[in-house]
Amino acid sequence: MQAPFRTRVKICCISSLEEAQLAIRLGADALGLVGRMPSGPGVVGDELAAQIVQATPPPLATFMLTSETNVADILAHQQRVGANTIQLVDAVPADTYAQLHAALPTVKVVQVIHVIDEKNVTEALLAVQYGVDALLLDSGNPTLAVKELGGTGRVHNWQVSRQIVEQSPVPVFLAGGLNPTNVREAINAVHPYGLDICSGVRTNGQLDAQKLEAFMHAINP
Ligand SMILES: O=C(O)c1ccccc1N[C@@H]1O[C@H](COP(=O)(O)O)[C@@H](O)[C@H]1O
Repeated sequence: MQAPFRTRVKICCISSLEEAQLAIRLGADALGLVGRMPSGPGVVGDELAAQIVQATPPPLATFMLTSETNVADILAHQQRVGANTIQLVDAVPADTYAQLHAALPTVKVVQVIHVIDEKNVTEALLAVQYGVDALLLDSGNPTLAVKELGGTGRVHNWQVSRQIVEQSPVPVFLAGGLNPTNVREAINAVHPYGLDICSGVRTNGQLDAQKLEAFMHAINP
């Protein structure tokens, strides 16, 4: 997909109404709400996530991150939270996207690809073929005994990410270890549609206004 005029920004791991307001004030295009995960620092309860969704004005998107992999569990999670976008952080069976779209026609579905090597290019393009609305490239490791499905604070191989962006007909978000210092290099290397960040704009787990401002400024100097 052609690079956008302006790189979109999703601020993830939102854990309070105050953090949501801060992210919106400083220019977020989307908020990320992390559901129950096997590991990671950003989890927020479903009830609070639902309150944040309700308080989020248009045109912002609300991404519900789910580690569920079967359709009934994903739909149940979406019903509890009400987000307008489902972010699948683990691999799912090929017919999942079609089933989610049939059940929730107005909700968008984003598939996370944990980028390790060139095999992930094929994995990403297959997800597109099966009907995802967007891809999100992160740095987890789903093969570990306790799966890492995101929130690692690590960058991955951006050359592979660039190949995915070049070949994907749907928007691609770049995540994984982004921060105010490396984000400009990341944009130049990968040309993503959007960026997604959690730990790089936080201090002691809290969203940090100064870091977020610096991040936004690095994207739009
Ligand atoms: O943050 C978490 O706890 C988390 C757990 C499981 C899956 C995803 C999670 N967060 C997402 O990970 C990316 C990258 O995080 P970071 O910037 O490297 O810290 C983040 O954007 C969230 O979408």
